[in-house]
Amino acid sequence: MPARIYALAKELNLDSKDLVDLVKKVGITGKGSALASLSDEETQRVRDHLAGSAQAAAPAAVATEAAPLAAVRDSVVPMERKPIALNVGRSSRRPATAKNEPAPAAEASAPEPEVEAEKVEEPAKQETAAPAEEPVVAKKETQADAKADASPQATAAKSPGLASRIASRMGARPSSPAADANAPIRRDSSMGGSGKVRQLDRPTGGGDKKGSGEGSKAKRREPRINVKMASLPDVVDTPIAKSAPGEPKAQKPDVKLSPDAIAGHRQGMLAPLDQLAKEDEDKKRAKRAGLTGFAGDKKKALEEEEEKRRKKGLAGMASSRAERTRGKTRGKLAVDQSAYERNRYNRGNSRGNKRKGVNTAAPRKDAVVLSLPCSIRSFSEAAGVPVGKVLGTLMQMGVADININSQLDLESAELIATAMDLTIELKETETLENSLIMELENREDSEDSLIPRAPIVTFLGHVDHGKTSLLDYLIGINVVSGEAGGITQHIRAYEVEKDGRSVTFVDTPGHEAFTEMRARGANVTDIAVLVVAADDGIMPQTEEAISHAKAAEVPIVVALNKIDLEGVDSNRVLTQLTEHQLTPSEWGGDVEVVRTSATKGIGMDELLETLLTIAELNEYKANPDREAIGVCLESEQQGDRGVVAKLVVQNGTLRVGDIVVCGSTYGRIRAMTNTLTGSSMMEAGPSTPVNVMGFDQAPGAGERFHVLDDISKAREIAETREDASSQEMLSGVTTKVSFENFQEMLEDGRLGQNEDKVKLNLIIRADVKGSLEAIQKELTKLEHPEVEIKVLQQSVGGVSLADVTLASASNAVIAAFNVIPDEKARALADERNVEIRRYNVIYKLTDEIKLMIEGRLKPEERVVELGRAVVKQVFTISRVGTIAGCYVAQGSIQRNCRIRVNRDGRTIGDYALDTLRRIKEDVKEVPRGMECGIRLQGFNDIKQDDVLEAYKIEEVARTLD
Ligand SMILES: Nc1nc2c(ncn2[C@@H]2O[C@H](COP(=O)(O)OP(=O)(O)OP(=O)(O)O)[C@@H](O)[C@H]2O)c(=O)[nH]1
Repeated sequence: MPARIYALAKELNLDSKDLVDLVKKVGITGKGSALASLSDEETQRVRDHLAGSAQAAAPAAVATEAAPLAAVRDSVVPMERKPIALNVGRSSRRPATAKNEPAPAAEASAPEPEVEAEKVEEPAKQETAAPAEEPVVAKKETQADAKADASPQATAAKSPGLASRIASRMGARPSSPAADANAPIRRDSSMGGSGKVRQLDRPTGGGDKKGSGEGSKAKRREPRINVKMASLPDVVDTPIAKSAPGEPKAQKPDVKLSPDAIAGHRQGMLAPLDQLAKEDEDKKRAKRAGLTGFAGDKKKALEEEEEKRRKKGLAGMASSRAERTRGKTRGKLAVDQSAYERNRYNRGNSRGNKRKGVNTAAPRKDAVVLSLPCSIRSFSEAAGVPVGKVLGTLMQMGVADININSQLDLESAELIATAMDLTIELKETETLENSLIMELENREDSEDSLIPRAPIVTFLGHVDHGKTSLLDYLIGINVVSGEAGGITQHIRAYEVEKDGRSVTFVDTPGHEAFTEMRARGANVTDIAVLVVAADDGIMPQTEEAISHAKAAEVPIVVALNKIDLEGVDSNRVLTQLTEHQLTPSEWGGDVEVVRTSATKGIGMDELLETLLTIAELNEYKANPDREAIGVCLESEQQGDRGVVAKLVVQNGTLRVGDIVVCGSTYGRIRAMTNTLTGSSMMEAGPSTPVNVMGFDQAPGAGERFHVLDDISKAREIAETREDASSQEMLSGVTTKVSFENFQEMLEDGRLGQNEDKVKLNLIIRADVKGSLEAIQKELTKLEHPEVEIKVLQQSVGGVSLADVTLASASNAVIAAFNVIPDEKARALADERNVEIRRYNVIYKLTDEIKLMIEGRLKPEERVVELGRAVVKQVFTISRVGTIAGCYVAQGSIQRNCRIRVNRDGRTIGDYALDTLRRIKEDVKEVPRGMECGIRLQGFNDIKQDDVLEAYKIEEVARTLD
C-alpha cells in the first residue's frame, strides 16, 4: 500500500524533510514534498537503505532497531550541529505510580526540546539509540542502566556525569548547565514521567510551549534524549575595579540653575540641550519637506517627528503649551525654529529687524492649533488662509480629487503648513480605535500561550463543480438538495472533526464572497481547496478562483472531483493546472491533487488527511486565553431572533456575555449557536465558526470583530467608524487605485510595496487570446529588479463584476483591451473607485505603465566634486562653534554641499556644510583663489592645514531602458 513520506518519516522517527532528501538519495525521483506517496517497493528501498547505512556507520553500536535510524539521522544533520541521540528508557507512558519515582535528573538540567526533535518517535521496542561516533560509551551507559532500571529517569539519575562527558567530547564546557547533570533538578509536571527529547544548544525561550502545550502528545512518545551542543565562548574575566580604601566617593557636579531657567522649566521650557536638538530636528524636517514635496519622503520624515511626539507624551504637551504661550507673549518669535534658524545670519541686513530681534523676511502666522484628522475647510479656517489657497497648494503637490470636505491627516496637514509657511501646532486626536483596537490587533501572544488550532479551509471553484457536495460528504449532511436551484446562496462554515483533529470548512457561493472577504482585509483562509470537475476541467471561474487563492497567498490543494464519471481524462486537467502554474506533486510540483468523487465518497479520507498534514506542517496556532478577535462571514436579520452574525474566531475565545464591536455595529453577545447543529454554545475558541446574536445592526461581511470590556467604548468606536465612513463618502476622495493616484498609494505602502520594489497589480481583459499574449509579451519588457507587475488575472471577454470585485480587493487596475465593462461592472467600479482603462493599441498600455513606473524609480545618486579648500586658521567662537578660515585652492565651495575633511593624507570625516561666509556675509559660492569662513555641521575639531573637499550628490532620474 502506498505510504506518504510524511507518515513514513513519523514511523521511522525521522524529520519529513530529511526523509525527502533521503528518498532522493536512494534514487527515487519526483517526490519533492513530504506529502508525496511511496510505493511498497520504494518504501522498502528506503528502509533497506536506512538499515544498510546504519550498519556501515555504526559497526560497534548496540544492535538495536533504532541505531541505524540514529546513524542516518546523523548523516543528514550538518556537522557543526550534529546531535547525539540517546535513548535512555523503554516507554513514554508511565504508570500512575510514576509520580513517586525519582525526579528526571537529565530532564532537569537540560534546556527545552527542539521542535523537530519533538516530532520524532521511537519504535515501541527500541531500547537504545546511539550515535555512530559514540557507540561504546552509549552502549555502556545503556547496558548499565538497563540492568538497574529501564526507566529514563533512573538512567539519567544514575549517570550524573553522562551529559557532561558527552558535552566535553563535543567541545562544550562541562560547566554548561545543559551538560551538567549535577545541576539543580527542575520538575516539569506537564512532562509527566516520560523521557523527553531534548537539545542542549537551543535557547530556552521557545521550548516551553512544547513542554506544556503539547504535553499530552509528548506523553505518547518514546523517550529519547537528543543532545545538541554548541561550544561556548571563552569567558574573559575582567576584574571589577575597586576603589582604594579611603578614596573619596565620586561626586556629582554642583550645577546651579539660574532663577530664570528654573521658572522656565516649570512652565515646560525645554532644557538648553533639548532646545538645540529640537532646533536641529526642525531644521532637518523643514529641509526634507521642502526637498521631497508631498509625495517624497514625507512618511519617513514625519514618522520620526511622530515618534518623537509620542515619546514626549505629557512632557511634550507641556513644552508645546509653553512654546505657544511664548509665541503669544513675545509676538512673532513663535515656534517655527527652522525659519528662525534659516534667517539668523540675515538679521544684520535690516536695522529694524536688528532692533526687534526678529526676522520678517518670510511671512509668519501665529501658531495654528488643530486636531487631526480634519477637513480642508477646518484647516483653512483655523489657519486663517483662504480655502482656495490650500486646495491650490495641494494640487501643486500633485494631489487630485479633493474638495473642501476632504479629510487631512497629520502628515498632509504638516506638509501644507510647511509649504505655506504656516506655524502650526498639530495634535492627532487620540481615538479609542487607535488606543484599544490597534492594541488588540498588535498584541503579540507569547510562544507558550499558543496552542495548535484547526486550519480554516475554503472551497473555491467553478459553479457546479461540487464544492458543496464535497463539504456535505465530509460533514455527513446533504445541503445540496435543499439549495435553491442547487446553487449555494450563503457562506457556510462548519467545524469537522476527524480522529480527534478538527478542520473548519468555509464553503463560498462562487468566488465572489471570498474576494469580498479579502477586500476588507479579513482573509480568514489558511488553505484553499480548488475544486475542479474532472469532466469540465478548468473553467473561467476556476481561473478566477486560482487568482483569488494566489492573491491570498495560501497553500492550494486541488480536489479533482467527479472522478467517478465515465471517460474523464484526469491528465488533461493536470496539464491545464500546470499551465496555470499549479504543477501537481505527482509531476514534480508542489500542489497536491486529490482525486475525489463527492457522490461516491472516493478520496475523501485522502483529502482530509492532506489538509490535516498541510495544517500540521504549517503549525497554525492561536492563544485561547485572550479576548477574541476574528471576522464576520455574513449576517442577517432573522425575524424574532434579531441580527444573527456568522463569525469565525481567529484568536482568543468568544463567550456569551462578551461585548463585541464589529465594523460600525456593536452589542453584547446574547446567545451563540453551533453553525452545524444549531445547538447553543457558551464559548467558541480559535478557528471556531459560530452564529452570534446580540448585535444592534447587521455587521458587514468581512468586518473584523473585537471584544472590549466596556459597552460605552464599543458604542463610541462603532459610532466613530460610522461617522468616518459617512465623511469619506461626503469627501468623495478616491480610495482605490487609478493610474493617477498609483504613485501616491505606493508612497503610503497601500499597494503592498515590498522593500524598494514598485508593485502594480493588473487585471487584463482582451477581445482575443492573441491580444492577451501580445500584452503579456510587452509587459515582460518592463521587467526590472525594482519593479513587480503582477497580473492577477487575464482572460478573454468583457470586464465583469468579478473583475471589479477582485480589483477592489487587490488594489488592482483593470486594463480593458478592445472590450468594455458590462453595466453592473461599470456601476460597481464607480462605486468602489476602481479604475478601468480602455485601450485599442497595445503599446499605449505598456507606455503608460512604463512612464508611471519610471516616475517611481529611485533616482540614481551621482557624486559631483566641487572643489578643495585648505584651512589656514581656526576660530572658536562661543555659542557658534569652530569656524575654519579657508583658502579655496581648486574649483569652488558651494552652499549646501558636503565636505570631506582630510588630515595628513587621510579622510577623517564627512560632514554637511553648515555656513559659508565671506567677510561677514553668507554667500552661495566661493570660487577658487578666494578666502572664506566655513562651519561644518556636527564637527568642531577642525585643524589648521586640514584639506576640505567639497562635493554634492546629484540625483539623476532613471529610466527602465
Ligand atoms: N457524478 C458526480 N456528480 C457530482 C459530484 N460532486 C457533485 N456532483 C453533482 O454536481 C452538481 C453540483 O454540485 P454542487 O456541490 O452543488 O456544486 P457547487 O460547486 O457547490 O456549486 P455552487 O454551490 O453553485 O457553487 C450536483 O448535482 C451534484 O450532485 C461527483 O463527484 N460526481
